[in-house]
Amino acid sequence: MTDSYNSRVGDLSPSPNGYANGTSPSLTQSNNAGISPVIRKKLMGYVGFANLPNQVHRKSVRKGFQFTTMVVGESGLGKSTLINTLFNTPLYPPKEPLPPSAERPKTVAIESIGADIEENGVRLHLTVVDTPGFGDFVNNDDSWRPIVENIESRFDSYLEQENRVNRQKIVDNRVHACLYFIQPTGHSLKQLDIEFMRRLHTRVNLIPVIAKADTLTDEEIVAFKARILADIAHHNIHIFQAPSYENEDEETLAEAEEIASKIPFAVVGSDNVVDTNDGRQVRGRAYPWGVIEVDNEEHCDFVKLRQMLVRTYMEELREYTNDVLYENWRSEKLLSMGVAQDSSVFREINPSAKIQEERILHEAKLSKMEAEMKMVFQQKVQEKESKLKQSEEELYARHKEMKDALDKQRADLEDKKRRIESGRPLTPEKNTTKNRRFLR
Ligand SMILES: Nc1nc2c(ncn2[C@@H]2O[C@H](COP(=O)(O)OP(=O)(O)OP(=O)(O)O)[C@@H](O)[C@H]2O)c(=O)[nH]1
Repeated sequence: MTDSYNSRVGDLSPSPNGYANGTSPSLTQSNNAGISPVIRKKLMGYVGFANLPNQVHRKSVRKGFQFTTMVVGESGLGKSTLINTLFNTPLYPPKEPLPPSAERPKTVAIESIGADIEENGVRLHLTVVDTPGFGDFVNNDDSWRPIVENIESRFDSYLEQENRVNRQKIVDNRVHACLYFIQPTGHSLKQLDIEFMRRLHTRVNLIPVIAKADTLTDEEIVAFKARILADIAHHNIHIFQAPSYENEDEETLAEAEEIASKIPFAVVGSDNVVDTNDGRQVRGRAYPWGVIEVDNEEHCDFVKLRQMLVRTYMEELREYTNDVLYENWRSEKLLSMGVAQDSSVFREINPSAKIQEERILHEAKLSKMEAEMKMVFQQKVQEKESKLKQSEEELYARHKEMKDALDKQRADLEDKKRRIESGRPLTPEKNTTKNRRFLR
């Protein structure tokens, strides 16, 4: 596909003098068998479509972006603090401690907070979906269920908007990423973590994070990460991976590898600014023995997490949600409703094979018609033959009947003749006037 596309379009990138790949304009023809020749042209001057990426950029900036992230994890793992730290804005107001008498909810709730944030003129409508209550009950078996239902209802709402007559203003409320907070136990994943990820990985981009990583030593973090990754692999859980493309420059590839090597991200969150021993002011957590800096890559993986979620792969997260997760859910839903996809509609068609296929079908149709006509003809002939045979038999029977009658008549006459010749009188009753006249 790429080869034929390239051979048809040619290299149209403008050279510094304005011409594409050369100094003079010329026409060449590609002559691929089966494909009509396409004229390859070299530009005679600057046309301007090299500016297309800038047009897209301007349009996107004007429209702004929508991004929805979900945070899931047991209570007190630092979810709100991390979101505030990630987007550098107090999205979550400071929490009031619950009075001891207050009744705690008995199910997982779903709450969302929306905010419009702007950076260098780019507007982002950010929605954070929180799941208070997750993992906080004595029995957490079904903690994942309301979360899956919420994610699917967002897919439903998107599908409903896509099916509207007017699709000008589609609001994308789908969850583009889910930060799953793992308790910093240092052991391995808990059953609750595995169950949640197993249920959710086909519906949302999972990004596992080790919460409050400052409570573990560097060695503990390395060992804990290895055990988490082993568990994830063992249960065939798909977590979001930074994609890498062909022909990508070394720097981008190295960045993707670096990010991938940090998963699950061991993070520390803080929206407080603290003073370091060397007199700097940083976002971090101050301890008697020193300061943990949130934005220092030597202290935690917060920077790499932000790179994956916001700086480098936000668009990839949105794209994967739309092209893979939503698309799979949509097909499953339509199939369950009995709507089947006719795959032949999308089959690539070779015109000569198509003509050949049609000719074979046409010939088969013709020979079928011929056979049918033959059959009808034979049937008619048979009917005619049996009719003829029947009338022949009837004629024969009538002929026989008449012949018998004539024979009988002749025998009678001969008998009478003999009687007359022998002088024997005819029987009295037969000696009628008629007979007498006959004898005279
Ligand atoms: N040591 C440590 N404490 C943290 C960290 N992040 C947050 N905290 C503290 O943990 C406590 C709970 O943080 P929250 O951000 O409210 O946690 P949450 O998960 O949103 O809690 P819920 O709203 O109850 O689900 C607060 O006292 C935070 O200051 C961290 O990275 N390390």
